[in-house]
Order: sequence, then structure tokens, then C-alpha cells
Amino acid sequence: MKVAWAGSRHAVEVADRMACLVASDPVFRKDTRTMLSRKELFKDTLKKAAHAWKRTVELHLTEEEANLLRLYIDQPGYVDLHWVMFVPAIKGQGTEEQQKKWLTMAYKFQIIGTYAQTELGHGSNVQGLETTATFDPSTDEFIMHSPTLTSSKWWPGGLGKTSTHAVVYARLITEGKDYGIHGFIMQLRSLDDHSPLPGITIGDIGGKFGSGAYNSMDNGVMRLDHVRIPRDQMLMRLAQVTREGKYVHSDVPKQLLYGTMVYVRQTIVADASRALSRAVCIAVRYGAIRKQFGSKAGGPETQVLNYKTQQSRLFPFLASAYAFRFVGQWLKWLYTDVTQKLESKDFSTLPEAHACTAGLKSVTTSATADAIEECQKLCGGHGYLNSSGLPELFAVNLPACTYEGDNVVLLLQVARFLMKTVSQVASGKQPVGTTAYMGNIQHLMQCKSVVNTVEDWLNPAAIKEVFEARALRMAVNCAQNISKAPSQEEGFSELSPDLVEAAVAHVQLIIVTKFIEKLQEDILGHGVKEQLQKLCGIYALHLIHNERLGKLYAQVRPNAVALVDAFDYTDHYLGSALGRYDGDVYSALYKEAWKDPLNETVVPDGYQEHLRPLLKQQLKLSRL
Ligand SMILES: CCCCCCCCCCCCC/C=C/C(=O)SCCNC(=O)CCNC(=O)[C@H](O)C(C)(C)COP(=O)(O)OP(=O)(O)OC[C@H]1O[C@@H](n2cnc3c(N)ncnc32)[C@H](O)[C@@H]1OP(=O)(O)O
Ligand SMILES: Cc1cc2nc3c(=O)[nH]c(=O)nc-3n(C[C@H](O)[C@H](O)[C@H](O)COP(=O)(O)OP(=O)(O)OC[C@H]3O[C@@H](n4cnc5c(N)ncnc54)[C@H](O)[C@@H]3O)c2cc1C
Repeated sequence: MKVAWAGSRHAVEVADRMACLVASDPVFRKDTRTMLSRKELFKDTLKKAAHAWKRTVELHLTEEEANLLRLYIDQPGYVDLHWVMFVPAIKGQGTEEQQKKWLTMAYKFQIIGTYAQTELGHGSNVQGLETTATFDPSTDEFIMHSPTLTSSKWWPGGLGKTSTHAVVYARLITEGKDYGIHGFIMQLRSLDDHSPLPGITIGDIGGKFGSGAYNSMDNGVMRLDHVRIPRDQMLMRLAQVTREGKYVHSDVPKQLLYGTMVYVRQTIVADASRALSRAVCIAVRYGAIRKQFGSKAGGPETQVLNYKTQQSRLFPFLASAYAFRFVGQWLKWLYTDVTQKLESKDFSTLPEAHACTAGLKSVTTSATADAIEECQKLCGGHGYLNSSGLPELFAVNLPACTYEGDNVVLLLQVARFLMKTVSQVASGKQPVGTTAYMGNIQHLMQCKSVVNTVEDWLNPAAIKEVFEARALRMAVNCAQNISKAPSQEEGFSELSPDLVEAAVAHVQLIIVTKFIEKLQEDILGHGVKEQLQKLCGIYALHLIHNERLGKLYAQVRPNAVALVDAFDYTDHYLGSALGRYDGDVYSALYKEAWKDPLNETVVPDGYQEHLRPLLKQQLKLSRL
């Protein structure tokens, strides 16, 4: 089952090695993280990142191993933005020459970069960004400026205190004309003493939701006061400005400007499956240990995992963890395929890649955030403790519903893609890829449900047809209602809640389809495929609230712990007293409690100043 989850024996081996490397290194301890102040936590992040780099160099780790090392350190920090956004942005939007110059320094960590797009006043609406980059032909420079308070760059990870450079997105103005948003490489801080360069006001935007969590990251604010940069620091793969100041757009779609976001959205789907699997691992293992109430005759109490309500709340998340894992593996293939096509100027699958990455990022992160919160509740009071690992897991993964694109905004992008496809089908064009099912419109608009028993629901063809019919009918219904509106734009706006639902149905069809396709592969291990088939049935059935789920839950219950053990997480990475592999929950909870700084003294700080006088005074009053 480990191989089915990881994707290959090699993946299992590398993951095990990196997870153990992190778990065995005291520098990477994380059990006291939620007890640190914001400054201590930030400094701890710097220490871990520097140590990780040192180990990467010492051990000659590959890129795959280094990424896994960062992942198992499990502490958001500036390195995430450097590797996940700054480097990809230069790769995707820089010329060969610019890549050679800047990536050489970035790969050697001679500079630390971030991705500075969002502003105080605009995040979702990229075309609304206000920062300006005005070309000055007299000096062959761009003047980077924050014209308004709302144009302050706001949120970029690492910008606050760490990054020395950034790809800054700004309105390109030359010869008095505004050509819209383009990317520019800017140095922000001195490489000698790390002080901000002249004209740059920069700092952290303040504490964020949850203790520990994203507070390890210095999300920043930056204002630019007419800062000059050389013309050749405009990322010029998509467009150029000549020495004379002429704007020249290259022959690639302008949407490639958004390429970095597409890349990160596809990685976030894998992140979501990992976060969800961690929460499910904790809740399933604890549910097998925790016993509450038993037979009236004083017999042994019942494992809470045996309760049908616990199973109906938890097993859809177990199924979703596997579903998101498999669709994330497919999405990585899709992204690689699109990127290769772009190299040969084949832009035909760019819209599909945008719709799939936007839709899958949105659906998987929303479901994961909701599931982690429910897993906290599934663990009762102990799920609320930091030592359960669940509060921090929730706090780190909740913002994924917003960063890299607000989930509703992204679903509306999917809806726009679906409406375009429906109109193309109406004009006789055969849809391809993930919308190919829309070509079967006659059948799917009339077909009656062919599933009646639980066994029917384990028939992949039946499941797929039901999800295709559901998605198509919702999309066609939206298209028909939009056509009745005074204009396409007005109709789209009025119908936007329904369009979001139609987009979700389309994305869930993709997830179910990829789960089914995974089951058609050769899957190692005795009985593994059968278990995955049941999980596929649970994932599909729970989305349409089918009453036959109970039978499937009963069939999965005996293997539930084995199915989460297959995620192969070390206790260090899981970071949970409830989800420990050895199940020694109560002694672990008790031991963790005493680590809290509040327990450093038996009489708490503040007693002498505030508590003693109050108690003494009340005692005196009571004797009057
Ligand atoms: C180890 C520790 C763990 C820690 C966690 C680590 C995990 C990984 C790290 C993650 C770190 C995250 C840090 C966060 C970073 C950020 O948040 S960066 C900023 C992200 N911001 C956004 O995502 C903004 C979202 N908004 C947009 O993308 C755009 O504004 C928009 C909504 C797409 C609208 O764009 P606009 O230019 O207005 O276009 P439209 O008019 O809507 O559409 C025009 C056509 O273009 C097509 N299109 C749009 N986007 C794309 C695209 N990306 N690719 C391809 N095509 C695109 C669109 O479909 C339209 O096409 P037609 O319909 O054919 O005209
Ligand atoms: C932890 C974290 C890290 C981040 N890191 C970075 C980073 O490194 N670099 C960077 O550039 N940015 C970063 N961001 C910013 C992030 O990209 C934006 O917050 C995100 O794109 C959402 O934009 P917004 O904040 O403007 O939300 P808004 O768009 O203002 O959303 C507010 C509400 O309005 C709704 N809404 C907006 N537009 C529409 C519409 N057209 N139709 C219907 N509803 C709509 C949304 O659904 C939402 O409910 C980060 C954010 C977070 C939380």
C-alpha cells in the first residue's frame, strides 16, 4: 500500500531516507514550536533553513531529496518562496540570458528571492495591481514606484525580513502608455549588511492565524519610492522594451505571465493530499486507541472508530486523501506535458491546464481545510491540544484556500472554461481532454441512473457515467440560464453561485475519473487494489450522499489503520501525541503537557502581583 501511495518503490525509499534524516537531527525538532514567541519562531526558521542548506551540501542531496528535506522539516519559511515561486518565475518568464545570470546565483543561495505580486489593495485581480514600472530612456532604466498606499506590496513570503531580491509585478509604462502587468527582478536589500536599499520601505505584516504555523514565515509589506533598476531586469521572455523604449510583445499568449501560479497550484494539490492524509492518520490511529462506553455488563469499552457516526465522518476523508494523491500525480503529468508543448510553441492545452490546476487546487484545498477541522473534532478534547498536531496542521493549510488564488475566484475561472466548452459543443466542435464527456451530451442528458446496489456503485463505468451526467447537466443548465440574461456578462454574474457548483461537479468528476484510472493500473500488494476500490466507491458515494455507504465503511474498518500506516509518516513529521505509531497516547499527552513554559514554575508568574492581593482581599472581606 505504501508504494500505491508514494507512487513507486524509489519514492518510498527516498521519502523514508529524508524523513529519518530530519527526524534524527535535533536541530529540526518541532515539539516546542507552538510555545515560541513570534521572534523566536522566526529565528528558529532561519536556523533550520540554514542547517538544511548545510546538510544538502554536505550530503550532496539531489533536488528531489532537498525538496523532501524541506517538506519534512515542515516549517513554512522564506525557502518555500525562493524555490517554489522566485526560481520558477525566472525560469518561466526570463530570457535564456536572464535565467543564466539570476538562476546561477539563486541555485547557490547567493541571493534569496520572493514573488511580490499581491498588494494591499489587490490580490485576486492581478490586472488591478497599481505598482508602476516606468521606462526612462534617458538612463535606460525602469523607475519602480508605489503610487498609492493600496499599491504597497503586501503578503509576499520572505519579503518582510529575509529576501534580498524579488520578482515584482508592476504596470509597465513606456512612451506614456500603460501596457499592463509584467515581472521585474529587483534587489531589495544590501548583500553586505542586509539593510533595505534606498527608496525601499520594507517590513513584516504582523502575526497570522494560529500559534506556530505560518507565523514562522515573514510575509512582508513593501513600498517603493522611485527606485531605479536597469532595463535588463524586466523579465523579457514574454515581452521586451527596446533601448529606445518601444514595447514589443513576443508571440506567446499573455497568460504565460501567470505561469508561475499555474505551476504552484499543481504542487498545492499534492500538498493538500499530504496534509489531509496527516490529519486522517492522526484521527484513525487515535480512533483505534480511544475507547468510550462499552457493553452494559461492564465489558471492555468500545473503540470510537467502531461507531458508525465516527466512520461516516472520517472514512470519506480517508478516501479523499487517496483520491487527491492520485489526481495530484496525474496533474503533475499534465503540467509537465503542457510545459513541454509550450517549448515547441504549442499552446493548445494551456486553457485546459489553467482550468485543471485552478479547479483541483480549489476543490482539494477547501476539502482538506474542512477535513482537518473535522478531524480535530473527531479526536474530542485532545484534538484541540497543540500536542495533537491538528491545530497547527489546520492553521498551516487553511490559507491554501486563499493563496495562489482565492478558491471561488479560481472556480469561476473553471466555470468560464466550461461555458466556453458548452458553446463550442453546441456549434459542433468535439471537446477533448477532461471535457471530452461533454461530447456525449445527447446520452448524458437523458440517461437514467444505472446504479441501485452497493455492488453497482463499485462498477467504475457506472460511477463515471453518473458523475459525467451530473457535471454536464449542471453546466448546460447554467449555459441555458445565462443565455436568457440581457448579456453574457450579466448572466455569468447572476449565475455565479450556480457556476461555482457546476465547476466543483466538473472537478469532482476529474478526481473520480483519475481514481478509476489508477485502479486500472497494476497495483502491488495482496488485497491492495480491493481496498482502493472500496475507497474509490466511498469517495464517489459520499459526494452524492448515497445511503449505501454504511456497507462500504464496514468493509474498510478492519483495514483502516493499515491504510493510514501506508502513508509512512514518522512520528516526528506527524507531530502528534494522538497519532503516534506505537499508540502510546496518554503517556505522550501527559509528557507533552509539562513542556509548556507555563509549567516552568509551580506558582505562576503574576501570582504575587495580581492573584495573591485579590485572594487576600476577598478573604479579608469574607471575615468582616
Ligand atoms: C514545507 C512547508 C509547507 C508550507 C507550504 C508550502 C506549499 C507550497 C508553497 C506555497 C506558497 C504560497 C505562497 C503564495 C503565493 C501567492 O499567493 S502568489 C499570488 C497568487 N495570486 C493569484 O493567484 C491571483 C489570482 N488571480 C488571477 O490569476 C487572475 O487575476 C485571474 C483571476 C485569472 C483573472 O486574470 P485576468 O487577466 O483578469 O484574465 P481573465 O479576463 O479572467 O481571463 C482572460 C483569459 O485568460 C485565461 N487565463 C487566466 N489565467 C490563466 C492562466 N493562469 N493560464 C492560462 N490562461 C489563463 C482565462 O481563462 C481567459 O481565457 P478566455 O476565456 O479564453 O479569454
Ligand atoms: C499565507 C499567505 C501567503 C501568501 N503569500 C503570497 C506571496 O508569497 N506572494 C504574493 O504575491 N501573494 C501572496 N499571498 C496573497 C494571496 O495571493 C492573496 O491573498 C490571494 O490571491 C487572494 O487575493 P485577496 O487577498 O485580494 O482576496 P480578495 O480577492 O479580496 O477576496 C476577498 C473575497 O472576495 C471574493 N472575490 C474576489 N473577487 C471576486 C469575483 N470576481 N467574484 C466573486 N467573488 C470574488 C473572494 O472569493 C473572497 O471571498 C499570500 C496570502 C496568504 C494568506
